[in-house]
Amino acid sequence: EEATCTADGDCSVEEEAASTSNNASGAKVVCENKHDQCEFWAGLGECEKNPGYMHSNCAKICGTCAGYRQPTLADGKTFGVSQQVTGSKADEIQKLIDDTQKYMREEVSVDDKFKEVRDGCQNRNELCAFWAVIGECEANPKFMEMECAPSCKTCIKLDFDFRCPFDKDAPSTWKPGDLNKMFERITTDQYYQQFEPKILSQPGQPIGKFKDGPWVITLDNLLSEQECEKLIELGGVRGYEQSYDVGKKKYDGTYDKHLNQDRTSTNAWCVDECYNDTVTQDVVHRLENVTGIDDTNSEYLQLLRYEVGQKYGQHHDYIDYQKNRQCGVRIITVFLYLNDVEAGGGTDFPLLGLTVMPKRGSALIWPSVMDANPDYKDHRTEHQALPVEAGTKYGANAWVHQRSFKDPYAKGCI
Ligand SMILES: O=C(O)CCC(=O)C(=O)O
Ligand SMILES: [Fe+2]
Repeated sequence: EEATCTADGDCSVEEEAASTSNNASGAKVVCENKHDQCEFWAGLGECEKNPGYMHSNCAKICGTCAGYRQPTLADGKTFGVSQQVTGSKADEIQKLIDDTQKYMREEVSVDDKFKEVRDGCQNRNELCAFWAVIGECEANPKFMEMECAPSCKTCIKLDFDFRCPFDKDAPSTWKPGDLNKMFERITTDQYYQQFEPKILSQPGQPIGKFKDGPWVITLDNLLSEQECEKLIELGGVRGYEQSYDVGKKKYDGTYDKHLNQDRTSTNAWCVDECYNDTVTQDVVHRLENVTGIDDTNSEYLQLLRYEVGQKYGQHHDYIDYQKNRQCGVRIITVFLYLNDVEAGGGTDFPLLGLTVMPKRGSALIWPSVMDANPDYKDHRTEHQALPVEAGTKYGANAWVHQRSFKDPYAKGCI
C-alpha cells in the first residue's frame, strides 16, 4: 500500500519504494543502514540536509525504506527509530505519526518543562506508532510510556521527578545519634543476649588505620539451621542468577545494572512467594526486632551463592544517588550467613584489618553511614567477599534504608 507524504517533505515514501524494490535477480533489497555512522548523522539532521546520500545509504534511520516513515523535528533531527507504516492500519498510523510530530515540534521541543527529557524522548521500536494506534499506550502503559513515549505523547513521564515526586516531608528513620543507640541496645540489652552479640569494632576503640572504629558486630545465633536451609531453598526456587552492581543512569531516570568483573556470585531476590513464605516472614520480623526499624525500610532479601573462586571485590554498600530518592541511602547492612563454608569466603574489611568467617545462622552487622550524619557515607566500612576456596557459600543481604524502600519500590520509584 502507498503511504502518503506530508507537504513539508519529511516523509520520503517515493524514494523508499525505490530503495526496497526488487533487484535484478528479483530478491528483495533489505531496509538497512549501510554505514555505522548513520544513526549519528541522522541525529545531526543529515537525512534532511543531505537526502541524496542519506536516503539511500541510511534508509533505515532516515525512514526512507518502503513502508517506513521517520518523523522529524523542525531542524530535521529524528526522535527514535523509523516507524513501520504498513498493513490495514496504515492510514491511522500515518495520522498518528503526523500528530506525534506536531507534539514533538510544538510542545516537547519548545516547552521548558520537557528540558530534562527532550533528548531521551524517543520511539525505541519501529512498531511504536502501530502499537499506539491499536491502544497499547492505555493497555500496556508501563512498557509503552517508556519505549514509545513520543507515540504515546508521554515524554513528561520520562522525568523521574515527575513520575516519582520526592516527598520532602518523608521522615528519616535515623537522626544523628540513633546509629550508636541501635548498636548499644543490641550489645547491652538483656533481650538480645539470646542472639550472642559480639563486638568486633566500636567507636572509641582504635582499629586498622583508624583511631576511632565504626561499629561492626556479629550475632552468632540469629537464625536456626532450618531457617537457613529454607532460605537457601527459596533462593533455588527463584533461581540464582549473575549478580550485578548499579550502573549508569538511563533515559527514564532509573539505573542500569552493571556487570562487575569483580563480583562473580549469583543471587536471587526474595520477592513474591519467597517474601511471603512463613520462614522469610519470621526472619524479617526478627530483623525488625534487632534493628528497631520497620521492614518497609528494608530491601527484599538478596540471597547469594558463591561457588569455589567466586567473590565480590572491595566496595561500599552506600549508593549515592539514593540520597535524593524517596528510599534514602542504605544505612546498615545485616549480612546473614546461611551455611558453614569449607574454606575461604570470609567477609573482609580491608581498612579495618578485620575478616569475618561464615558461620551458619550468624549475622554480621555494619553501618554504611556516620552516626553524626546518617545521610553521609562512612568510608571505613568498605568491604569485600573473599573467594570461596572449597565448598559453596550461601548468604543474604538485608539492606536497610533511611526511609521506606518497599513503598517506592512498588511504584517503580527506586
Ligand atoms: O558475601 C559477603 O560476605 C559480603 C557480600 C557483600 O558485601 C555484598 O553483597 O554487598
Ligand atoms: Fe557489600
